[in-house]
Amino acid sequence: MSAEYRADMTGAAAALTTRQLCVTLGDRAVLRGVDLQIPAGRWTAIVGPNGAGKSTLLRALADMGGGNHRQSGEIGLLSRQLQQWPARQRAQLLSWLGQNQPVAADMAVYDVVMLGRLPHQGWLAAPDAADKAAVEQALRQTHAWDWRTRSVGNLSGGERQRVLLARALAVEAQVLLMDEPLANLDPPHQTDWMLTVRDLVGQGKTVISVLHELSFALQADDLVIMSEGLVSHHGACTDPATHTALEQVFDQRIRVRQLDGMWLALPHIPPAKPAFSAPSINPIH
Ligand SMILES: Nc1ncnc2c1ncn2[C@@H]1O[C@H](COP(=O)(O)OP(=O)(O)OP(=O)(O)O)[C@@H](O)[C@H]1O
Repeated sequence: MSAEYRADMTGAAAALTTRQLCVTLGDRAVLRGVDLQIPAGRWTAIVGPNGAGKSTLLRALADMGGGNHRQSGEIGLLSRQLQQWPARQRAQLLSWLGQNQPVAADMAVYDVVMLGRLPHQGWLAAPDAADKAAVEQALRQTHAWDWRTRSVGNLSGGERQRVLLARALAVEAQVLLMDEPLANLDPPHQTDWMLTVRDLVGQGKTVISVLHELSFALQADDLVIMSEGLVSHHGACTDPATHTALEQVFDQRIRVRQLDGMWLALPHIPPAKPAFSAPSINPIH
């Protein structure tokens, strides 16, 4: 099922909802009326071709529109409209891992991750034991604890991504939004990320991730498939209708197949057309 897929069909309340969400960037209509109900306590992956509007949707859900961003429609976070939450409470509830997030290069890894605790700290208050415990746990979970005194500017792309993931985890938010969280991660750390997400969902948290790695996206509970600024399908990752919609949105250039109990997206190479062959010429006897 696509447009009508609703949070209550999964037996869960909605963590995030949108109604007729439209976003214009400059003079470009990037989201063109997105209606979504994303269930709480589940992992939803957002996929679709380049330029479909996935990051724009995630940024709108995080209320992170930039200067040339115009928006209409409604967004709900848990029990209220997004804008009605007091800023501090919203920052405790909603954590964000963006693409290419700027970080001061000379900041120590530990201090970067401690920034995730700001929504929990009093004005100019020193971090308390709970803040320190959350930071340590997040750094250990992403295997970044050993670099806690290093400057982020000296880290590789994948190491930096793990630090930013740790910052997002340190918030201990109810809802986590992650835009291309696997970027730069090597395969073992990609798998670790997935296990972390499973763990968060096991604790009742909601994870929404934009992913280009379709085989990882298929390990989510639900898939939102976007195309040209709209949701073209929203359904369970195990549903054959979701697999059909995924193959369709990528122009039949992939196939969804099961291996060892996991659904995977594999490149599909159409069979070569028979080469033109000239009619055989009967030898003259
Ligand atoms: N600041 C901007 N001003 C104008 N257009 C923009 C701006 N940022 C993005 N766009 C356009 O909006 C469309 C959607 O962009 P978005 O980044 O949301 O797509 P996406 O689905 O996340 O793509 P990708 O898979 O390539 O990351 C694209 O066509 C892009 O060119």
